[in-house]
Amino acid sequence: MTPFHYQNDELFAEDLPLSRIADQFGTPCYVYSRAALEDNLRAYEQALGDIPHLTCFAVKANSNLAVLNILARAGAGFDIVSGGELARVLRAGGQASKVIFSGLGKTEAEIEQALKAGILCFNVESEPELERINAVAGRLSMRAPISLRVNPDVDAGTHPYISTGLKENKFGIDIAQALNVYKHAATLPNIHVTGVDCHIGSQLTSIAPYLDAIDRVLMLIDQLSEHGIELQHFDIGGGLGVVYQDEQPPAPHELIDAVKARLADRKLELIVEPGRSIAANAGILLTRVEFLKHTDHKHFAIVDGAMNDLLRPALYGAWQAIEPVKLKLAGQHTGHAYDIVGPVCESGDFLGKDRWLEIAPGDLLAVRSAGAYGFVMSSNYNTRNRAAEVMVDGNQATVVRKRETIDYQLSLESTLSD
Ligand SMILES: Cc1ncc(COP(=O)(O)O)c(C=O)c1O
Ligand SMILES: N[C@@H](CCCC[NH3+])C(=O)O
Repeated sequence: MTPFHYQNDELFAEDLPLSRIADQFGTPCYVYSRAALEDNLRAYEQALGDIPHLTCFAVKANSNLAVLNILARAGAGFDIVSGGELARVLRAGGQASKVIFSGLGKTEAEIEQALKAGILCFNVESEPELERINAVAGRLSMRAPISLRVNPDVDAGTHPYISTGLKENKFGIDIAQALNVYKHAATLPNIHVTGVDCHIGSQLTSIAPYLDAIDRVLMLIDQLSEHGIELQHFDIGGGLGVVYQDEQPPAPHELIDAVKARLADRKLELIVEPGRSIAANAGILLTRVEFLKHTDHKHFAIVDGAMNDLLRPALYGAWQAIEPVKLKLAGQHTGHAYDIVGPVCESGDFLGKDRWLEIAPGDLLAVRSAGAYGFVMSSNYNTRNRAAEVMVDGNQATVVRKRETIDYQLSLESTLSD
């Protein structure tokens, strides 16, 4: 059974009607399914199964402590991009020895924090960063395990804002320079070269760009070997797409099988960093219709969720399905093609456009596929309190992040005394 499904014309999260969750916890509110998170992680674990591997969930996709805790208990490692994310992983019960630190602007404080925690590896994105990691490790009399994130210059065929593996992107070290950087890294006293990393973009819907990138990195691995630099792991990044509308992304096992075939009998641990494909379809944003507004040109459904809660439609023009929580009897309300908009004072504040719905004020809507890059990208724009997050496990619902309050928001601010 899919985690969010209709029973008797009403949308459920696992065994709970979403209307009950809305009544209990209010709207807007994110609702996640524990079973879906576990199933999605298991899809990677089973595909990787018989080879040395680690599935590092990309924390940026959903960093709620309960989400991280569920994944840690199911055996996941974590891909982090900040000291804050490291703190979350450790608070959630994740093991530092299964943490990969990505990102291109690591501060000295973050590097020190990660070294002291004992993370598995730093994915290094530039030569100055390599020098900085060497210096911080030297001060602590430690050796930092590193891999270089190489930029293989392949087109991931995704939205330009979330493509990362082209040479004009800011990410990674140009693959043409990687050999020299590795040779230099191998001479640094406080660096231990352990692997290579390559993440080419997000919401990828075909395997071909992965294999292009992998072929290029395998050539680099062979060159390194000729220079006496042997790597222990190959981190292929994350990026596997999900179905938002009519995409047909490969399943994790299709990607992993193809990658395994490419790696053949090389003695390399395979690391993956999936975010979206574990969390997106494990969550929805629940919102309530405040008003319907009909003009000569348009039909608007003004809802209590907005771009500050779910930014993807406004930022990328992303399409996410919007469904009524209760299906009405045919003809009960006149149907219209609505723009689903929030109360924020921006014309770009929409969750969906031109959606055929038969709705009335007070109805609940579910924005699907909101478990990844949803709450984590939310803000307080217009001094809106950020939404509550609720985890459903069977017929149990637990608030795993309280709805913010105005007092909480104002508590960090002050006025001048004169
Ligand atoms: C370095 C790195 N790893 C992993 C991910 C996770 O990507 P996705 O959520 O597309 O699987 C990202 C984001 O694209 C990333 O930048
Ligand atoms: N935030 C983006 C994905 C960015 C991936 C970050 N590496 C999205 O919602 O699609």
